[in-house]
Amino acid sequence: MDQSRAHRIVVVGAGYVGLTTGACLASLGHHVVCCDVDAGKVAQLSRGQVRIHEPGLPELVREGIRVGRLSFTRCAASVVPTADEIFLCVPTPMAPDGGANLAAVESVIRQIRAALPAGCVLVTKSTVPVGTTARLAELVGRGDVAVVSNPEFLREGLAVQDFLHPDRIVLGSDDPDAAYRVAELYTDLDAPTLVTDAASAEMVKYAANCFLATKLSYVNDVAELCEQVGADVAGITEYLAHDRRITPSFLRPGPGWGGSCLPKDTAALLRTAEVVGVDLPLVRAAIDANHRHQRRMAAKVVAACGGSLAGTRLGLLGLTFKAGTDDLRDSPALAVARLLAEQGAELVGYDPALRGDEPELAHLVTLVDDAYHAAKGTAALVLLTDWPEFRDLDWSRVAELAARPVVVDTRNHLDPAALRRAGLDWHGTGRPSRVR
Ligand SMILES: NC(=O)c1ccc[n+]([C@@H]2O[C@H](COP(=O)([O-])OP(=O)(O)OC[C@H]3O[C@@H](n4cnc5c(N)ncnc54)[C@H](O)[C@@H]3O)[C@@H](O)[C@H]2O)c1
Ligand SMILES: O=c1ccn([C@@H]2O[C@H](COP(=O)(O)OP(=O)(O)O[C@H]3O[C@H](CO)[C@@H](O)[C@H](O)[C@H]3O)[C@@H](O)[C@H]2O)c(=O)[nH]1
Repeated sequence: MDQSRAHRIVVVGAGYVGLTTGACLASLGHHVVCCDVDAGKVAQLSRGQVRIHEPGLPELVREGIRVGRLSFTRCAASVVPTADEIFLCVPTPMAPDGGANLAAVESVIRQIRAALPAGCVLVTKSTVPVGTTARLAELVGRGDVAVVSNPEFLREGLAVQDFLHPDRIVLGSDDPDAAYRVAELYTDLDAPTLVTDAASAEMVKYAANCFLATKLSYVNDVAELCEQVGADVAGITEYLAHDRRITPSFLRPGPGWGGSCLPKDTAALLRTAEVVGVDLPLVRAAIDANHRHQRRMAAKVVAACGGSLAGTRLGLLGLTFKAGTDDLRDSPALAVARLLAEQGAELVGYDPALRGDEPELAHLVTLVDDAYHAAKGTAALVLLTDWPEFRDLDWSRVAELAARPVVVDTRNHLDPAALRRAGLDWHGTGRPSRVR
């Protein structure tokens, strides 16, 4: 990039979104400082050490540091005075009433507002409910500082790819000039850029995540019905995918949807609607169905184990909320694991992205070094996360190690014929057990 077009950017919050935003904007030629309250993380990142599992991100971070366009600090207030744009990428977790907890966003603004230079733009990339960007502008309380909503749509595990090749860029502000200025940051990306008002930009993010969650709950409902009527959900989703209005993505049934976004964003949209007196029965049904499908998967394991889990050992394959990430936040795999543990099962698990010291696993699952250790002496092996390497296991070895020849595949990820050849009973979801 011609350096006269380079902006000076501060990113607050160096997690999945903030670090990706910072490293990618630096790779596009901008000068970026990432700030985080976590001193240990700042120290590691300053040395080029990235602790989250995101393909391509460590390389981008190290290159940004090497060329002098990316640095890290704990103190946002010390670096904002020279910034053109300040991106807020801090967490907005679920509050007790289902809404988004904006404490981190508001605390950052209180901390930096006096140091903001005249003419800078504050950009909300954190997912925030409709109306928040306008409220934050009031909290900033500076006529010379604009606030722009720029929701992020990246998926974990594909963060760098999604940031650099987005389906769309959405910018919303009551100050269109400020929105167009933020759009300049992305001019080298090949994506439709939509400039709108702040409320609409905020709403697009929630509408997208709730649509995806609803689509998944519907597919899992279809899988449940298939089981009862003897139809095969795999063929059905394949034929659905041929319809260009439906699209092939988000049609894979599983143990329910999870992660750091869909659960909290569906709840937050319901809360937003409740506050303004609008009922969203479809979104509520999608959330309820999701919990039902987690319980259905646990019941499937109980049935495959002969009706009781008391005193049984189960092996779990995959614990993260999906393949390609090390994130355990709201993982459906852990939700199913908890239901199994409540019924007396002892749980042993393997996940290629985990080290075993994750607090979420404590008192729930003993992590072992590979899938074969997870299979040893188990009444059933339960696949919960669709890591590609699980497809290539030596199923004869699994059959020898397991106490009973049972595999419950909650994501229809494995080849049933390969398992059957090894003498294993395969139980999928929404599929007859004797599939071709
Ligand atoms: N993870 C995703 O896939 C994704 C995608 C799109 C949007 N979002 C949204 O982006 C936001 C951030 O999500 P994330 O997954 O990157 O979170 P994260 O937990 O991975 O990272 C947040 C970072 O912010 C830091 N932080 C917290 N409070 C701070 C403060 N007061 N000052 C400075 N740093 C602070 C934390 O230490 C952490 O490093 C959320 O609103 C989320 O909904 C997430
Ligand atoms: O066919 C599918 C697709 C997904 N899932 C599950 O759905 C959940 C969410 O998956 P995904 O959407 O890929 O995860 P995230 O990385 O959390 O990304 C979502 O949440 C982000 C945060 O808001 C958004 O930016 C992304 O656009 C949105 O896809 C996971 O449990 C997946 O296993 C399925 O069960 N079947």
